[in-house]
Amino acid sequence: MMIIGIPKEIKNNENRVAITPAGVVTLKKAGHRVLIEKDAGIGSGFINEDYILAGGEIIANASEVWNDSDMIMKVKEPLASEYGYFRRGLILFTYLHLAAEPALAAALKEKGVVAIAYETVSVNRTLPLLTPMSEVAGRMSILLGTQFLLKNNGGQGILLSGVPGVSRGKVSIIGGGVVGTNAAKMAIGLGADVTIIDMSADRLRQLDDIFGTQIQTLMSNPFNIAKAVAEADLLVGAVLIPGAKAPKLVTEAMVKTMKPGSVIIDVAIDQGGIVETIDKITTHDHPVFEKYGVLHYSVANMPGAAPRTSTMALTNVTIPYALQIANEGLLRAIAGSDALKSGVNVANGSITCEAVAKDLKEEYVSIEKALKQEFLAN
Ligand SMILES: NC(=O)C1=CN([C@@H]2O[C@H](COP(=O)(O)OP(=O)(O)OC[C@H]3O[C@@H](n4cnc5c(N)ncnc54)[C@H](O)[C@@H]3O)[C@@H](O)[C@H]2O)C=CC1
Ligand SMILES: CC(=O)C(=O)O
Repeated sequence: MMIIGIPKEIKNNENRVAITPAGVVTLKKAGHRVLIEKDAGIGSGFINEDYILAGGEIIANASEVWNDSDMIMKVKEPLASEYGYFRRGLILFTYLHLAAEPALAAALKEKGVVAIAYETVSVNRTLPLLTPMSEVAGRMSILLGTQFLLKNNGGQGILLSGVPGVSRGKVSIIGGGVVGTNAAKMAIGLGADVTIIDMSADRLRQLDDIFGTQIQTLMSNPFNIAKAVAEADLLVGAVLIPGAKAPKLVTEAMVKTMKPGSVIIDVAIDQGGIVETIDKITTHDHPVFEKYGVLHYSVANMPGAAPRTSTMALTNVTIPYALQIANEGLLRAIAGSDALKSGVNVANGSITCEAVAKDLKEEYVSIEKALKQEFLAN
């Protein structure tokens, strides 16, 4: 039996929660206990009674949830005020984005937490625990961009769809994975003129097969990026190198060529972002800032603004992994699952994800080596 704790999210305007009542039923049926911080689900439309009916236990404060649980499931990375709850052997299962969070990586190492990052769990070169949130954020990027392009929101005052007799707006998407594809779907739906840039020729072929002549595909290189940025009314950053810091593909000089009142939505900001002029993460309270006449949006928890949809989409994919860890115990679950193994970013004081270690300029230690004593004991 494992005790699984669900603290309330404390990041700005983060209304998602790491479990639904349906998830509680699944874990309870397998014999585990689920501790849920009071009101943790309210933002996603789940009240305390929903969790109690599902078999969960409502706990009055965060410290009890953290201290009494074997595994903590969260949505966003712990904030500094939560580092004090870390302890040796605690399993933390959440989004972490450690390449952009060195202080968090240091705290996890120092305290000996085993931290499994949703965003690096990989299956056949896909990222199943990132995909649903990328679907949400990709779709949101166009909805938000459309809003910020309106004059009263500081934009140039255009409709991406145009109207009969007036040009459509131009959307340039850099990165044609899940975020990029979902952004393209929405932008095409609105009738915008859409370009997608990716570095993978195979991916560009797939996009061409999916969207045909509804989009323009371009190979990623500085020349094509500069052109697409200069032409864009709405630019979407959607690049990912799993685990690693995002490359700064859009330079300051490129941003200066954009029309005043154009909009950049850098979805990749959670991995540091791809736009040189974005030097800070923004929040849902104050999502945009202006630089060189261009509105920059850099919220790192975009799906937090669509919590009901996002919580259900996220927990659909996380609960089976949580169940595996709870049923088999951490070591057997990791040993038997390449997916979970790829998710472990920190264990026993070492960084166990190669891309994270490289970006943090830290030593990479394989998970087998980091947990050697424990593996041998089992
Ligand atoms: N801000 C937020 O709230 C959210 C952010 N994200 C982030 O969005 C980013 C994208 O995620 P996904 O679409 O799921 O990743 P993905 O792996 O599906 O797609 C990334 C794409 O980037 C391409 N790429 C890599 N290097 C490139 C380069 N130099 N030039 C052009 N393309 C390049 C890859 O070929 C791939 O097609 C990630 O950082 C993810 O964490 C996802 C959800 C929410
Ligand atoms: C992917 C991520 O960090 C989020 O959904 O907030």
